Amino acid sequence: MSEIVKAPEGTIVIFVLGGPGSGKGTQCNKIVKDFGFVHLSAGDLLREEQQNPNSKDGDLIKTYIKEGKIVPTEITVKLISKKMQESKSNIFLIDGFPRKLDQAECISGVTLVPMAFQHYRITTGADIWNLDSEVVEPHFILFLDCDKEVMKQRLLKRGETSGRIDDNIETIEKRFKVFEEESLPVIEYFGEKEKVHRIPCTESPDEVYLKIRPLLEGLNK
Ligand SMILES: Nc1ncnc2c1ncn2[C@@H]1O[C@H](COP(=O)(O)OP(=O)(O)OP(=O)(O)O)[C@@H](O)[C@H]1O
Ligand SMILES: O=c1ccn([C@@H]2O[C@H](COP(=O)(O)O)[C@@H](O)[C@H]2O)c(=O)[nH]1
Ligand SMILES: [Mg+2]
Repeated sequence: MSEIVKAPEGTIVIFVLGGPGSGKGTQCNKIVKDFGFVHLSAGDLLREEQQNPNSKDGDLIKTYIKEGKIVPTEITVKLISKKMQESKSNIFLIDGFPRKLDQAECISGVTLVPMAFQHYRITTGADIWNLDSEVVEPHFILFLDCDKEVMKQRLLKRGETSGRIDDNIETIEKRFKVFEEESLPVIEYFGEKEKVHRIPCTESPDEVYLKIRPLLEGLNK
C-alpha cells in the first residue's frame, strides 16, 4: 500500500555542497538565523540515526562514516524525507546531499531525487520512503569552494573536541578522495544546469556569509 504526500505550495529547496570542513554547517546556521530556513544536514541525520539504539541501520552507518564512504542512498533519503514531512516549514537547506551523481540523477531507474522532495511515496509494506518520480528543481546550489589544506586544518582542529569518528587524519584523507571522485561530479552536473553559486570560503565565516546573504535576499519566496 502506498500513499502520496504532497509538499506545500512554494517549497524551496537549496542544496549546500562543498568539501569536508568547507563550512557548510557554519554557513547554514547563519542562513537559518536570518531567513528561517529549516537546515537538514544529511551527515547530522545519519549520526543521529547511528546513535539510535533502535535503528537497524546504526552499525552500517557507523562503518560507512568511519571509512568516509557514502551511505546507501535509500537510508539517507528516508531520513531527509521524514524530517521534511514532519516540518511545518516549506523552505529547506539540504546540507551535504546529494553526494554522488546517481543521487543527483536517478535512483532505481526512477528520475529522481534532489529535484524532487516535493512528492513522497510512503511504501508502508517495505518500510521505506520512496520519492515519487515527479521532479522539481532545487532553486540553486551553494557550492562552498575551499582549499584542501585549509579544510584539513579545520577538520583536525574540530576533531580535538567534536568527538566525530571521522575527524581524524586517516578518515579525512578518505573523505577528500570520495569528495573529489564522487561529489565534485554532482557540482558539475548542476553547473551544466546553471544552478551553482560558487562561494570561495577560505576567509572568515562572516566574510564568507557576506557573499551568500545577497543570494538569499534575492529569492522570490
Ligand atoms: N570560514 C571559516 N573560517 C575558519 N573556520 C571555519 C570557517 N567555516 C567553518 N569553520 C570551522 O571549520 C570547521 C568545519 O566547519 P563546518 O562544520 O561548518 O564544515 P562542514 O562543511 O559542515 O564540515 P563537514 O563536511 O565535516 O560536516 C568548524 O570547526 C568550523 O567552526
Ligand atoms: O548524504 C550523505 C551525507 C553524509 N554521509 C556520510 O556522513 C559522513 C559525514 O558527512 P558530513 O556532511 O561531513 O557531516 C560522510 O563522510 C559520509 O560517510 C553520507 O554517506 N551521505
Ligand atoms: Mg557539516
